Amino acid sequence: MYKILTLNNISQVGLDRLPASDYSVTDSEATPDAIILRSFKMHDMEIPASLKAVGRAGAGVNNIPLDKMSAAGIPVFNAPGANANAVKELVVASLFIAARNISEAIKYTEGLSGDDAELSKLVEAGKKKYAGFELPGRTIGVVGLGAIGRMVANTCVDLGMNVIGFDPGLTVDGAWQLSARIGRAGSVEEMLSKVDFLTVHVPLIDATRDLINADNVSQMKPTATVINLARGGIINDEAVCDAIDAGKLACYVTDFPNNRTKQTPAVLGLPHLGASTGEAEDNCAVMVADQVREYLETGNIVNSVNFPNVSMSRNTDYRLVVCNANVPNMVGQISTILADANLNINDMINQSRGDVAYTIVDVDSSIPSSVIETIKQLNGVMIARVIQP
Ligand SMILES: NC(=O)c1ccc[n+]([C@@H]2O[C@H](COP(=O)([O-])OP(=O)(O)OC[C@H]3O[C@@H](n4cnc5c(N)ncnc54)[C@H](O)[C@@H]3O)[C@@H](O)[C@H]2O)c1
Ligand SMILES: O=C(O)[C@H](O)COP(=O)(O)O
Repeated sequence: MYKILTLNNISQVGLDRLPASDYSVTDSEATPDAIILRSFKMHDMEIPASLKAVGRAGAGVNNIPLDKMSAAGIPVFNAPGANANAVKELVVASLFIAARNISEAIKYTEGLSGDDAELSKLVEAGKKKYAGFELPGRTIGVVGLGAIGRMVANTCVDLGMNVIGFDPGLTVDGAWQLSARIGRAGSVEEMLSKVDFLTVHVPLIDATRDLINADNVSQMKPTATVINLARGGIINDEAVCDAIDAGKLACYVTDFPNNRTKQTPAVLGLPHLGASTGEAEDNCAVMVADQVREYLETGNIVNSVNFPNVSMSRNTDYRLVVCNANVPNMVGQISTILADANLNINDMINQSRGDVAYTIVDVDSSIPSSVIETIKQLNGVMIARVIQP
């Protein structure tokens, strides 16, 4: 029986992928084989010695101590693209809300009182304050052209907007999925003076912290809107709010409000709603539950953010997986231990990513526990385990 600890509410549609005959899933498991979570912050958590895998039912993994997990030989999985449409739709909603002053206009009508004739008069009298603009012909800068950024950029093209994208890590596959009408910027700064909207879709890492800051926000048009449905910290909130207060920026839509953003009326704060649709929650939970199950039951790694992706179809009933430091002669030493135990290798795969290397070996006969113990003693080995058929 595999034990799964959930640290957030996870869609039941996803958890149903873990059959009750083989999996116990609770929110209070002391010795879990795997953790499935959403935005729970794991940084201060004591990592159980039993833990073999972490599944993030979503995209961002800045809530998980990846270095600590890699050092312990624990792969972290996420759900690339599974909530991208939900975020894209909220970005598109944000464009309309900002362009048509919808939030302020709703507040205005909510504050009206009187009989119907008086209300009608006030409606007509007030509307000129909320006149907005249309999107065709306006320019949007999209920072980060991954799963979400690409969808946002293509949809904005369909809305008739001019789109400029920036992503130094854009993949060839990613580029193929982008409309040919999207312009390319060489830096964030290059797009700032041109855009009516700037939207960010990058992970929160050192390179993306304070991407918009006190130094570069002044290059933006005073009529421009910044949208941050990615992570708090990517936009320097102080700088953006100061710019709005000084009349140098029009609006800021953020999924990560704080006490500074709450002080500025032109900030539209959302309670981290980007991925909060039933569809996205189901998609993310299904994807990570499948990946965690695949890892626990076969040792195969799909969509890990800290381990290489490694899959080998099973050739025998006797499978061993090893995670070790990515240094020379590890495979040689593992093979020698297997040979010394008279275990014939039927098939084998070894891949590395950064400091981590991962090996799957199928052998022709049963693997004694003493062999696993000997492999675990090798310098640099983090985990070695037999995967039962
Ligand atoms: N608000 C929400 O609920 C919500 C939902 C989903 C994702 N997110 C956030 O959005 C982020 C992006 O999600 P995704 O699914 O598109 O991820 P993704 O991995 O598919 O795309 C991220 C892209 O950012 C690019 N990038 C990295 N550093 C960059 C830099 N310095 N400048 C420009 N581009 C850079 C990468 O090359 C990649 O193409 C996530 O990491 C997460 O933090 C938020
Ligand atoms: O990175 C993500 O996928 C989003 O921020 C979603 O977070 P949530 O699962 O806590 O809604």
